[in-house]
Amino acid sequence: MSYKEIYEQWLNADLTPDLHEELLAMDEKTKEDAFYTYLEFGTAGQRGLLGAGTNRMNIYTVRLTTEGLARLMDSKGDAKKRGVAIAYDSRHFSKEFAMETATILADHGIPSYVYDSLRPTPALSFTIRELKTLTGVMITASHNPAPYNGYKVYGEDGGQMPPEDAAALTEYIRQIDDIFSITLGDTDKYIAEGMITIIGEDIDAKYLKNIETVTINHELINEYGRDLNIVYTPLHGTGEMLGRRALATAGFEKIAVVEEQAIPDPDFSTVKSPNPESQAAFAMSEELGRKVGADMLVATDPDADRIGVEVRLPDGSYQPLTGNQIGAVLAKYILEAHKTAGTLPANAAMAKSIVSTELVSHIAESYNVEMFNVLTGFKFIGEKIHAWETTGDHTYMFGFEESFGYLIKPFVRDKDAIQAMLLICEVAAYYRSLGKTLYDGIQDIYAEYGYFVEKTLSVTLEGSTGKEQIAEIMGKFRDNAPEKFDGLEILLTEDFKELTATSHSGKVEKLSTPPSDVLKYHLEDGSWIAVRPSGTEPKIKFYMAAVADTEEQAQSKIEHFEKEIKTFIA
Ligand SMILES: O=P(O)(O)OC[C@H]1O[C@H](O)[C@H](O)[C@@H](O)[C@@H]1O
Repeated sequence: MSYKEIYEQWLNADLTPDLHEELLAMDEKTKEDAFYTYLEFGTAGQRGLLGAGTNRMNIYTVRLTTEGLARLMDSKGDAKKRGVAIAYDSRHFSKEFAMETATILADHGIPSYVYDSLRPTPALSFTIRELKTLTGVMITASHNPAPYNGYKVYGEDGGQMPPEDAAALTEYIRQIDDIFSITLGDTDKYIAEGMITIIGEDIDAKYLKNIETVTINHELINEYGRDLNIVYTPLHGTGEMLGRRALATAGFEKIAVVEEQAIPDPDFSTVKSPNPESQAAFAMSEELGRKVGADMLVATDPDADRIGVEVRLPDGSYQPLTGNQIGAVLAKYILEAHKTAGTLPANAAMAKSIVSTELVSHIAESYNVEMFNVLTGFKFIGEKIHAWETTGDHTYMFGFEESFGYLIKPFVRDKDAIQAMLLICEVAAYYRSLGKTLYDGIQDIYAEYGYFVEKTLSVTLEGSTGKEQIAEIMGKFRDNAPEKFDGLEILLTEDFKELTATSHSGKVEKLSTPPSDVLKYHLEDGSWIAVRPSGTEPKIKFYMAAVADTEEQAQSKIEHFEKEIKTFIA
């Protein structure tokens, strides 16, 4: 059916009045964008603008996805009785979508455990493992702006569904002919019957107990962490539920919270975008930081799976750390602390995405720790942890992505900003014990391992036209890539869609990851460039990573890479 026909179908359906109104007000371009496709499972579940349409997040598309999920679970026989854990963030309709999900599952005889109020994504992952449910659902659009929401699906290990399972779920969703044929039972009745169980404080207490295992050196925190001056902002999201308590329990006592941003707010009124990747999200933290003389500022995104950090420089200004820098200081500290304590296992391993800094691979190597590279999406790191746990081949030490996601202890199987917040504060306490700041710590790491400077250029291209433009750019790189970047030879080209690694001499080897639309160019000096469409936002991303002996040289390479990429795609 064409988008126009589907639009007509929605127009004639018995929609909620707000969505019906929205349909009537749509211009042709909006109609096309809202109906040309269905929401797909991308890097981290389904994500889309809230509103009317098949390509939007609304109660009908949530029902559709849940009906597919329920049918998939039906196919698993009695295992479905283990049920589904459900959590949601502070966004518009998050709670409503969570309750719709629970009700449709109950219609299929599938029990669910739904949080009484908003909770972080890592808490959901923990809950699946704790309650031994078969599946989990998190209603969130993570760090996206307020007009978005999303639906993340988890497997029984607490990790986000890998692509094969997402494909199976998509098949079940596609078999549903009529989105409006999905009817709902009585939610209150299901709650009274115990088919839907409301959960809360009990599980929080268990999560917080596990959180105590994240910090490594308690004496150090006692001595240097107690009066470490920290500003924390949950950016109007779920971090507030557990973040403050976790910090206090770990022994960090001097915490000033940005109170205006501790209020859950679906509009994220005090920020343009609740994304700790962007310095703009730190404006109020910086202000409070200057007032209280904070050593560091920490922000968690609305579902508290990502963390951003700023450090005070000697001149009193605040310097944001990149996702890669945070990853590097955390990794270095974990390995050094365990080595010193004699607790670094012989089969220790770490995992990171292929678009994250190689600096951490060098750090791992210097401790004889193996590093595994996976595609973008924390689900792939979750998969590694699961495999290592099953075979016993490796002991998980740390996993991270440049996109500000970190996991220290595997009692959670998705990135966990609460864990990361505790450990980054411990790392700051460690550098404090040496008379240094976190920022000095990063400089020390560069001095030891060489200068690694990374930059991501994201170009937003929206709607169906944007999707075509992104495909065109990917095609251009694939068919006719530049021969050099900043005069540096490309030694190896990896195409994760074709699953080929082609060397300079033309020799082709096979890649073993699942197929994914990513191209990565490895240059002769260890620098690299990667290109991929984002799987969470309407963007194409260019990752540039330069290695050099000095920061200036590395910066200059990045500038050249950026200029050349811009010219190439112009
Ligand atoms: O680059 P994208 O596909 O937009 O993904 C960027 C990030 O988005 C989410 O936070 C995912 O959970 C991460 O695993 C991913 O790295």
